[in-house]
Amino acid sequence: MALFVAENLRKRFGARVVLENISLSIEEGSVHGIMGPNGAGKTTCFHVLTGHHRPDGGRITFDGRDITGKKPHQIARLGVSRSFQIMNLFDDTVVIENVILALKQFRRNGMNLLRDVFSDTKLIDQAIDVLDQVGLAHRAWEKAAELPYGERRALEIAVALAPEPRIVFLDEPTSGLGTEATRALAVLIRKLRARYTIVLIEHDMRFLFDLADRISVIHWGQVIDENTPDELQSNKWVARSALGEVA
Ligand SMILES: Nc1ncnc2c1ncn2[C@@H]1O[C@H](COP(=O)(O)OP(=O)(O)OP(=O)(O)O)[C@@H](O)[C@H]1O
Repeated sequence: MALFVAENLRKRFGARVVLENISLSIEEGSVHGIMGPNGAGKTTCFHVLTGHHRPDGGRITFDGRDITGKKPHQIARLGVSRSFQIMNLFDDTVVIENVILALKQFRRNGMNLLRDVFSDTKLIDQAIDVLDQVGLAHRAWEKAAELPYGERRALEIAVALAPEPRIVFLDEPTSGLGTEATRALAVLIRKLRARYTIVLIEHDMRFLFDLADRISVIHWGQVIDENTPDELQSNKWVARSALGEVA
């Protein structure tokens, strides 16, 4: 069953039409990839789907509920989480504090940032559990700034998982990662797919084609193809856009 559906989304900035007509249907429990050349509108699409930009037209439903035009925090509260292309971590704090601040229970308690974040052992246990999901429990008490880059990416995913979402949008998670860290991230996403629905924007074709159940190809603000990785291999636009020839 489709958990998250976008129908005929449109978004323009002034005279510039960035999303011309985007429709997506994301099945519960799947890994859904979004690919396309630079400037195709992928990140704008994520911004619209998660409430950071209001669409000029179209409709978005999550679990059968219309969320079009809702604010990011309202959408997040329903169980939609996301990471950003530029990492959004609190570097001055320890790893676990980044996760505690994003926990559903911590936020429900009123988000008083002056309150001692570490006063509730239940929250600490919950945060350790989330860190364990991404293989970072052993780093819990280290400074976030001191983690190697690949583990910072994993921490960012932990922050996205902390609010107990049903669906997680990840914007270019392999960005800046070397071969080893990319491989580790693929292992992590394979593990997480048992528990979450995952939507990925990716430029790394091998990574995306290995992980995704289905992929939507965005170009000129439209979905020009949507299929399984195997079927997509034969699409000449996909091959050319992967090479950046139609950017
Ligand atoms: N707030 C904005 N105001 C004006 N133009 C914008 C805004 N946000 C994005 N754009 C433009 O929309 C187009 C699509 O940008 P977007 O970041 O969505 O592409 P993308 O497919 O994610 O690209 P990349 O792969 O390089 O990250 C670009 O031309 C960009 O300059």
